Amino acid sequence: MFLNSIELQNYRNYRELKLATPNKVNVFLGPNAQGKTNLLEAIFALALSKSHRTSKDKELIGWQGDTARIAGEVSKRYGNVTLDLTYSSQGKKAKINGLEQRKLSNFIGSVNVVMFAPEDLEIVKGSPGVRRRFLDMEIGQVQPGYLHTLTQYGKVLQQRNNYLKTASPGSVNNAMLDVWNMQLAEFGVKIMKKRKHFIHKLQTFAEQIHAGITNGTEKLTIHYRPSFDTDAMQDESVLFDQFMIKLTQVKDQEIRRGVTLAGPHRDDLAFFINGKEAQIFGSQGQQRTTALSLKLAEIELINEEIGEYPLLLLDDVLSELDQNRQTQLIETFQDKVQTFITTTGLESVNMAKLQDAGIYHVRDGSVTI
Ligand SMILES: Nc1ncnc2c1ncn2[C@@H]1O[C@H](COP(=O)(O)OP(=O)(O)OP(=O)(O)O)[C@@H](O)[C@H]1O
Repeated sequence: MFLNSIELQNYRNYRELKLATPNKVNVFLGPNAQGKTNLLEAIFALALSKSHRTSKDKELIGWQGDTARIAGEVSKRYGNVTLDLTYSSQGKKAKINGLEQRKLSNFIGSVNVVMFAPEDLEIVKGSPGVRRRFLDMEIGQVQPGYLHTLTQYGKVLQQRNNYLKTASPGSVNNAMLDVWNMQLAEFGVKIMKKRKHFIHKLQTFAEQIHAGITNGTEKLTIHYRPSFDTDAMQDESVLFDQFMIKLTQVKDQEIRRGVTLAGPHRDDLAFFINGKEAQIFGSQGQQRTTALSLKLAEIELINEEIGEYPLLLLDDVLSELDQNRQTQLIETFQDKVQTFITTTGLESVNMAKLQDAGIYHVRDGSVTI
């Protein structure tokens, strides 16, 4: 897919922007704090209806007004589509080809993106929550139904946790807890199965890409670590039963601690390089390469799932990669995906390798070619 143009109104530090993006590679160049990342964030939001760096939509609204708007025209396999997203204190409104979408899930994924930013190193180095967010964002893009299940799971989890906080060992309403357990397991099983499936596919691509970047010296493997031991991923009813059994096992502990201890909200995944866990034993360079391999794998995975390559958003990352890895990155995306790069200086970008590049100067919320 290809983003032909983007339009912003009162979005972050952009009062009004209309930008044609006819090139395969688009480099946004400028000093710090001018609005380069804000531009990538807006493209990201057009794909997922939310920012990659904040969960608070109101932060996206420019200080000069009370509504922010992002619009874009995207060429896809079957034709052009216009997307329009408005944020206000009342929430967000999304339109596809001028038609307002009652469900945001119809809008999400109309354009697909893969973002690679310095903080992605945290997917390897950081806490399980970062990895779960990574999984959820990526699966949600290709399967919007997943996000709906996740929301339903979150609601049950919250109610269950609220109840556990007030319950004491002598005063447990078992009938009520059973109802929540069943709902938690019903949605939880769906989430776990989707995660398992996604990780399996990601592994296939990431292993190949990682081997390419490291000249075959490193084998990357990705392991799903659910919150309870199970090998019953294929059979939903067996997995459901195991989930229910686990909840029974941890019941007393949950009542004591006032929190739900089993379920996908406590899942994790682990990355191994040549059999050694990258989070613990990997060097900074190996961890960075792992994060890069994951992102490049996502590009292939999205193509496989939806039959079209996503847009690639590279936020200030080229300067962090050595020549070898930069070349690998550029060669991987160049022919396949339209790319948007932010940088503070062209010297950090291997321009000689880039074909069909448009360079845009970003200054204080305005863009010139
Ligand atoms: N809601 C908002 N309304 C107006 N301006 C905002 C809003 N949110 C952030 N900004 C401004 O946007 C600017 C930051 O833009 P951005 O994060 O895109 O920087 P950048 O050009 O990517 O810089 P760097 O190279 O440091 O990453 C800051 O000047 C900040 O004050």
